[in-house]
Amino acid sequence: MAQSVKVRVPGTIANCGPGFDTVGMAGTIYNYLELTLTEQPGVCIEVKGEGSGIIPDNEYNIAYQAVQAVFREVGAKQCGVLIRMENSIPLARGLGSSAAAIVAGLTAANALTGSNLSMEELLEMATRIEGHPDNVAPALYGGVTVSIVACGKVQCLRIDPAAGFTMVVAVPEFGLSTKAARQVLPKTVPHRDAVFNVGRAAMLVGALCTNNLSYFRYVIDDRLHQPYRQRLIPGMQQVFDAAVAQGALGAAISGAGPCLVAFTQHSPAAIGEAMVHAFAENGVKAHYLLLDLDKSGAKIIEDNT
Ligand SMILES: Nc1ncnc2c1ncn2[C@@H]1O[C@H](COP(=O)(O)OP(=O)(O)OP(=O)(O)O)[C@@H](O)[C@H]1O
Ligand SMILES: N[C@@H](CCO)C(=O)O
Repeated sequence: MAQSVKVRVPGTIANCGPGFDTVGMAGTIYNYLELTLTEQPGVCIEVKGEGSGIIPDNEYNIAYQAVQAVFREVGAKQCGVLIRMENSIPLARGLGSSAAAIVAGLTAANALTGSNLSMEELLEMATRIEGHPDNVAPALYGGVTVSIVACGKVQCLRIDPAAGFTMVVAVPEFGLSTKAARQVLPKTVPHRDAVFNVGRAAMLVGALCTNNLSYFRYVIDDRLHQPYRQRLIPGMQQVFDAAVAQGALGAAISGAGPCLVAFTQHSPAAIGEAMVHAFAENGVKAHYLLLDLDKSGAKIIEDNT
């Protein structure tokens, strides 16, 4: 029988307000990838669900490129591959679709080649492909992650907050590529804005570590990316205000957007409805998702090796 593995990888919410390119959270929304080694050379890719008909089904597919990166890294014999993807994470919405695809490809290929690469090595490779660690780290590890590049390597701290909370994600109908959302960012920022974010990012992590989520109301704010991206997301501030008026602890852009996320311990459905309504008032159709924190990260759910 042909060797295959199937992996499940969560979607992710990066930045979380002040933690630009650093803080990320894994949510309970998943993509699945099954990788099979075939005797026939070449690549065959099937995509179901989100991105079907859009995601490349050839060697340009980033999950396939991640698989190839593992084969090269461990010196595995090149052979044919069949990749089956079943996606629930919407594309180009700021929920880490590409990060999930990369992590899925790396994890599956590592398992099929004898699990020679450590989690740290997989994170390093995923960051190189994605360009920044804040989505790939929680996709790989689950929970909340704080990632930086220091001494030429990705350093990642995983936090598993004891206090429960729900992430209410308003998903607009329109997409926004990460590339376009990064192009609107300035090359430099005022010193006072950097200070604004340093304090809030530090306190966000402190609040998660000490289960003092009431601090979220002070720290889920940002001056490094959200003010510049606001013009790309009609109604952003009104959606934030609507969420907070319904009792959310705070609201932010999810990753590079356009999804907006509110953090809450109460009434998530009412918050979701208020966010969707605020988007509608600004001419944007949207729906909402209620996500818990995923604690598993990338997980092998079938192993036929
Ligand atoms: N599930 C996927 N499988 C394969 N390729 C993907 C997948 N999701 C996104 N991509 C590809 O990744 C590239 C970059 O996508 P981009 O970063 O703009 O958005 P995204 O990853 O879908 O969304 P985000 O990171 O904002 O959640 C695109 O070329 C896209 O086709
Ligand atoms: N930190 C990245 C996340 C991209 O999903 C950004 O905001 O551009």
